[in-house]
Amino acid sequence: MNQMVDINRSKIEREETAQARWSRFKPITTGDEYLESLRGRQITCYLFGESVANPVDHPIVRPSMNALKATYELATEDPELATAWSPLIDAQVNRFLHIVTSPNDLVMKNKMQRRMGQITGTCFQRCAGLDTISVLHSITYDIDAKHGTAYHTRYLEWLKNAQRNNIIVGAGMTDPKGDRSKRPHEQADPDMFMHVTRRTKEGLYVRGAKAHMTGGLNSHWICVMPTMNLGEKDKEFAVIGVVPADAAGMTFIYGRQSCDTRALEKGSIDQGNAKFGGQETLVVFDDVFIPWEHVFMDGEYEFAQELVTRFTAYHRASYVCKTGLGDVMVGAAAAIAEYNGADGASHIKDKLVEMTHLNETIFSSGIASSHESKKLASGIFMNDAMLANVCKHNVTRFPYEISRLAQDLAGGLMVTLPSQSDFEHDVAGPMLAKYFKGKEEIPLESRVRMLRLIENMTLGRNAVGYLTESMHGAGSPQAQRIQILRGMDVERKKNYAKKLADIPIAVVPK
Ligand SMILES: Cc1cc2nc3c(=O)[nH]c(=O)nc-3n(C[C@H](O)[C@H](O)[C@H](O)COP(=O)(O)OP(=O)(O)OC[C@H]3O[C@@H](n4cnc5c(N)ncnc54)[C@H](O)[C@@H]3O)c2cc1C
Repeated sequence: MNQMVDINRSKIEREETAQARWSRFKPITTGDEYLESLRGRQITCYLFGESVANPVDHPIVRPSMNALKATYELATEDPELATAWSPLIDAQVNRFLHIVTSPNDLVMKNKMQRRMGQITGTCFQRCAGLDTISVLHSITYDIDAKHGTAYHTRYLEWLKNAQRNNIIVGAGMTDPKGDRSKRPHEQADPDMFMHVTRRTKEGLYVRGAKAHMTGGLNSHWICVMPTMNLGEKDKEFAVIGVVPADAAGMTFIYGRQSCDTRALEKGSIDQGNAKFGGQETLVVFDDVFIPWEHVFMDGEYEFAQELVTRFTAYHRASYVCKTGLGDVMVGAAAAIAEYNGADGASHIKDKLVEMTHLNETIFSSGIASSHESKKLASGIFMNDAMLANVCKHNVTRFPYEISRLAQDLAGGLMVTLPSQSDFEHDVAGPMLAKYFKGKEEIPLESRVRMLRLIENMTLGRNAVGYLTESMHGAGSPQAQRIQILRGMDVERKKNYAKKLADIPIAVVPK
């Protein structure tokens, strides 16, 4: 499959220089320019076993692109929220490409993420890239400090171009991982973890795959980086680099989402949220070339663990975006209760309060981790890791309870509604209009649309973004519990108790 791609693309094209790679981009300002930038790329992508020649106009793909388009539109509509001044290029840049120079930058990022969640009701796919550029700032700086390498300067040069061109960056961290009980070098197939296959004077080649990549196909550039701690025997797996999404040797295989084929049907009602959707892709790298200018780690395996720890500190706090989706869920539950004529009941109000309480609990831990961020040696700020992990851990649980309550308020119709075609049918339509009427003054279509939205977010296509991504994105729940265990400093807390109980202690607590 990939060999076919390689035959079509010459060696020169395959070993494209850093400069040639950037020369294919031009600055993007508007949402429409973003969509335009995705047209005509030489990309191999498979969906339902077929090659997708024009992803931009593909009905299943397009809602996911619309969600990213909205990140450009918000920057125009609300520049205070969605842009920031970049000292790097001395210009205003999209906040999704901004290096955090203060705790306030992180707080504003969280507010923007919540707003984006409210607008799209799904995963808008740009956070993982932002968290990637953030972690690369300090990790490249720290590797250089230890090894005398030049990764940080390379990274800054690349970032200047990224900011000027206002690109989307995909985060390629998660490897397929094969047998979970084995280290990368112990796997029967070394390609289960991305690794370097060859080095030349111009650059290096990587092989492997990155799984579940959010917005992979919608990205302009992809950053590959290690997924877990590595030892000396895993040195060849310790690689960080950035490549354009249309570099030779890459294949995208589109992930299915529940109810995705509803986007192929006539009408918009049954989709629930016809405009916006998420996207995850498996991205296969078949000896993909990365010029040295775009290599930010090569063999410094001892930094892999710290890379993941710092990335997750940013990324786990980024999950406040789900509170924007939670706002939509609270609104949808309140609206459907009103449409059903049940909104006056006290238990309905109480359930809306419970949903809000859970949603704001997620937000409070996330935003607190931004307020509590600390400056690193490279000059960038990083979220408080404990609070970021608590935020993400809340996210693995509370959206499920919020969804349960929304389904409770919706009633069974949200899963038994006939299709839009039946509502439009000459015979069935009038029967459905008669029997599915709720409160007299509410149009039936509004009631059906709201039920479909709740279905979409709790069981359908955007349940990927609201529920399962909340569970596994940025690491499964146990990954946060491990970080919480590492950071909880139980000895210090034991000493607080011992002091009050008048038990002698070795160290006096602060
Ligand atoms: C919607 C979505 C979007 C995502 N977006 C991105 C993205 O943009 N970029 C990216 O890089 N990644 C992304 N991810 C990947 C995400 O980070 C992983 O799904 C997550 O880290 C879990 O890895 P996994 O899916 O391989 O599951 P596994 O690692 O197989 O975990 C499954 C379960 O097994 C447990 N487990 C795994 N290994 C062990 C072990 N050795 N010992 C004990 N228990 C173990 C885990 O704790 C968990 O309970 C995304 C995931 C989702 C669902």
